[in-house]
Parts: sequence; structure tokens; C-alpha cells
Amino acid sequence: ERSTSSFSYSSYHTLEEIYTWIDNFVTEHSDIVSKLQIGHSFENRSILVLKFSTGGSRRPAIWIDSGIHSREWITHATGIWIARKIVSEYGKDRVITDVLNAMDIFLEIVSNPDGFAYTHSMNRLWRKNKSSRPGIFCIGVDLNRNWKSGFGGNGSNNNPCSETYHGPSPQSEPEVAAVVDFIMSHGNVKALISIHSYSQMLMYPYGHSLEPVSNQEELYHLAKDAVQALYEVHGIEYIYGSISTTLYVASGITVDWAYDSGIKYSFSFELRDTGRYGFLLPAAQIIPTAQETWMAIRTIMVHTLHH
Ligand SMILES: NS(=O)(=O)N[C@@H](Cc1ccccc1)C(=O)O
Ligand SMILES: [Zn+2]
Repeated sequence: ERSTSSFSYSSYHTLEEIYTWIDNFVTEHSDIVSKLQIGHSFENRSILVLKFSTGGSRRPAIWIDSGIHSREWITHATGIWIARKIVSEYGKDRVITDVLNAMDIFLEIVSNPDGFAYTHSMNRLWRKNKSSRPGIFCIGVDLNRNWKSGFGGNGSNNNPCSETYHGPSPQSEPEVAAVVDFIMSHGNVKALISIHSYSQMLMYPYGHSLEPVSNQEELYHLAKDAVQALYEVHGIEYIYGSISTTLYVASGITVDWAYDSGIKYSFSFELRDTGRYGFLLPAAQIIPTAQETWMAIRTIMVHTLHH
């Protein structure tokens, strides 16, 4: 269809519908949004990033990704809603206006397009990407275990048939390499937010070790404030803390790589719910989830702007 006005933000969508929405969204908001292609997936689908910018060149930036695990459909839906929220709040909400007058925002809504397409076609609960290699008869690498920091450590698996298979080497997967290349060449990303589901948690590094990061106090208090802002929207309670102490040890994860690459405000969300529906969260919860998640992300953005 020609415009986003017929797009339902309270429904789940296919890859094709999301990519069409992206094109219409960029056309309708070309003054502030542009579409970047940062690479191709294993099965040769485009890897797309929305850039929100009000000018300048290579401004400090905030990176947000969703959908790294393809079955976590609430995260893509939240990413789409957040894209629209950013453009609707610019010029209205003082905080977002200040953020966008000083920083750029990059939003990668479908970080695992092959896996996402597969959840619509063959297996709703597929998690990994769809890479295959000679002599290995299980498909896919866990894109949240393929990053360099702590690669191959505890909380990742060397078995290609495992759901947490880390892949043959760090950044072996094109979906990870594309993000690493983009963020490293940009060189001015100040915050990274990687969105997963489910468990209702807001976490920060490290996942691969129990040792606290240098700015642990700051991240703890920022997470606390973000979770409070989230709670005030619909009364949903999140827990927060470092990944390894709050959830479990996980190695080769996005936020550990980001942190070790100098992005000192790196967070990972686990959105709704706590297990009643899990990955099959009803569409009726998309907008409430996005609304509350936005308030937490907004809290992180404004802290990043001022520090
Ligand atoms: N989304 S999930 O169910 O896969 N859980 C995540 C938990 C997680 C999220 C962020 C960093 C490390 C670990 C996972 O990758 O295991
Ligand atoms: Zn996940």
C-alpha cells in the first residue's frame, strides 16, 4: 500500500509488510528519517536501519536494535511503534526534541530477517539465524552469542544444534558483522539498546562474567529510573541489574561487545510477559508494551544526552 495510514500498529506483520512500511515511513518523514542498508543476511535479504537525524554530521548517536531473536515478535512491533513515536514527539516533547537536536538515533527493527521470515513460514518459535555450513546438518547461529566479547564462554554452546550455538568464530554471521562494521565505522555511538523478549527485565553488562563494569553504579541507578518510568505507564514491574547476576551467564552477547567497544550506556530489554504467553504475546499487548518500553528508552536517551 502507498502509505502508513493503513498500517495497523496493534498487529503483528510479515517481513514484507514491515519492509514496505519502512519505505512508506521514510517517504512520509523524509525530513528527519532515512533508510540505510548496512548489509545482507545469510539468505541475502537486506539488513535495514532507520536513521533519525535533524542535521549535523556524525553526531553522537544512540543505537537501538530489535528482533535479533526472530521469535520475539513483540520486539519488532515495539521497534515499529517507537519509530513512529520518535517522529511524532520531535517538536512536541522537550526531551526528545533536545535529544534529536544533538544526537542521531539508529533503529534496526529486523536484525534477523531470515529467521523472522522463517517464523512466518515454517517455525513460529525459530530463534537463530538461518546460516548453514558444509558438513554441519543443524541450521543457524544464535546472534546473541556471536559477538567477540567473551566469545565461546559459559552460557553459549559449541554444538550447532544448540539454540545458543555461538557459531564458528566471532562475527562469523553477516547479521552481526554488518552491525559491528556500521557501529565501528560510525565511531560515535554513545548508547546501545538491544531489545529481546520475554521476562520483563532491564539489564546491562556483563553477561559473560560476574565482575561489575566500571560504571556499574551509574548503570544500576539509570536502570532503576528507567524501570520506574516504565512502571508508571501501565503498572508493569521489571527487575533490573547486570545480566550475569540478574538472569544467567551468557557469552558473546551484543551488549558486552558494545560495552567493551566503548559504548558505556549499553542495555538489553526483555519485554513482556513473564511466561503466561511468552513469545506468543497477544497482539492486544503490543501498544501497551511499546508505550511503557518507550518511557524506559526515553529515560536512557536523556541520560546519555546529559552525560
Ligand atoms: N531473549 S532470550 O529469551 O533469548 N534471553 C536472552 C537473555 C539475554 C539478553 C541480553 C543479553 C544476554 C542474555 C538470551 O539471549 O539468552
Ligand atoms: Zn532474545
